[in-house]
Amino acid sequence: MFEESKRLFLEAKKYIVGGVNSPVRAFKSVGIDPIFIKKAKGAYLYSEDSNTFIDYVSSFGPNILGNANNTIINKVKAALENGFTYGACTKAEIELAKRIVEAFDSIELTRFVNSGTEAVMSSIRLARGFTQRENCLKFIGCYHGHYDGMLVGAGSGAATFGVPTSKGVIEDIAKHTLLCEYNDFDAVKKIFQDYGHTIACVIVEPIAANMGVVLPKPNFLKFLREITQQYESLLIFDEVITGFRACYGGVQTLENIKPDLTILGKIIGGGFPLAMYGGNREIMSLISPEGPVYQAGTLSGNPIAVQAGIATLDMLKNTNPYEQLKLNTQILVSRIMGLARTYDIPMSENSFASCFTFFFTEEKPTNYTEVVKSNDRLFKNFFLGMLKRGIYFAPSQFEANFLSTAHTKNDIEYTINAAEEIFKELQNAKFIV
Ligand SMILES: Cc1ncc(COP(=O)(O)O)c(C=O)c1O
Ligand SMILES: N[C@H](C=O)CCC(=O)O
Repeated sequence: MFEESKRLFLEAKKYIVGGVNSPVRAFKSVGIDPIFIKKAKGAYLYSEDSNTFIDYVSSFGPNILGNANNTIINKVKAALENGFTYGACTKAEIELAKRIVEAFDSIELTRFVNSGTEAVMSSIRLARGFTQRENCLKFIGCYHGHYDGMLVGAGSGAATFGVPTSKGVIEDIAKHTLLCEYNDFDAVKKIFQDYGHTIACVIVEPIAANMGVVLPKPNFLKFLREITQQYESLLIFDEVITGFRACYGGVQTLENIKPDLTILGKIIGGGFPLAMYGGNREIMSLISPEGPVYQAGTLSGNPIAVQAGIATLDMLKNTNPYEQLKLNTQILVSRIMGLARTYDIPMSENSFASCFTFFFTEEKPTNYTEVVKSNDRLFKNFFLGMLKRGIYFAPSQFEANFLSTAHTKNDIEYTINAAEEIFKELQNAKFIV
């Protein structure tokens, strides 16, 4: 079924380290070679082996409108005719920035960069410049890209491959990242009591989605807002995954919390490399050329990515697909959970808007320590069973899956039926892998 992908992987490994350009793609934690994709449209991926998959990875989040959305294609095609990059200002950058400022109460000024990693790195530098403090508090299992200081206790691929704290991050940097378990009010209080006057910022995924989806406990985000204000530290919401995911805004919009800085990525680039950090005028004005905190980028605000972003945000605003996406996700998740109970599979789930993760634990995980209790043999069986049936879920327990507006009732029904077949197999054979 995957012969051509296997061949391509061998070829790729000759020229690209590990055969991949981002580690999770290697499928290592599910014990098979990766699938090579040649084309994507709507809810589907088409592989080099001529297999079709229902796509629940969604490029790890950007494709909320499905793959290769026609409106985005047309906007991008038109933009291409005018040149790809100028290293100069464009009218379209203003249009995208305006849309973001209008959607987020906490953002008065924006700065566009190319990736979430860059946006995180720059916003932490900004927080340090603003507060004149050195330490940053992050949560174990949250992932904020591969900036050195954030590869400490990191989720996503770093957790998948068992290196939550990366080699090569020197102690002098790692020591400025303070760690707490997600949802642990007491640990955060204690760290602020001990180090509060040194903490430049707290960075958090307001819905964690890089240890699989993990939801904040009631009032956890509000508590972070209050304690950071009390100690005059900045609060950074990393909404790279959650931005424009559940509403035309972020988790901060739903929870009515104003972080000091916000990071957006994925959806705002419509599938092209674009991310942003933003906040109020006082803090953002410290960025060069207004202020002394430096940050720059050859391709920042790239005109093609900006057009894709504008097209995506306009479609989200005009069609308001959020209720339907949430409903579809609830149908998918709750029916699969019902079947898991019927077939006695120890399983739980966490979901938020259109993203979800199944865990192979009886209890819903609320932090990283609980996530790692998920049974990886069951995860692997579930993943491989789905893949065999033409369903492409995230190839790691530490990732979220995503529904898009392109997924149909039939896709969802097909996925539910596939889950039932897998559960039957698991019940009869117990563990296959
Ligand atoms: C919450 C979060 N922050 C930051 C990043 C880093 O973004 P990028 O991969 O664009 O560098 C990611 C994803 O990779 C993410 O999920
Ligand atoms: N979980 C990561 C971002 O959200 C996945 C992207 C990657 O590592 O390839």
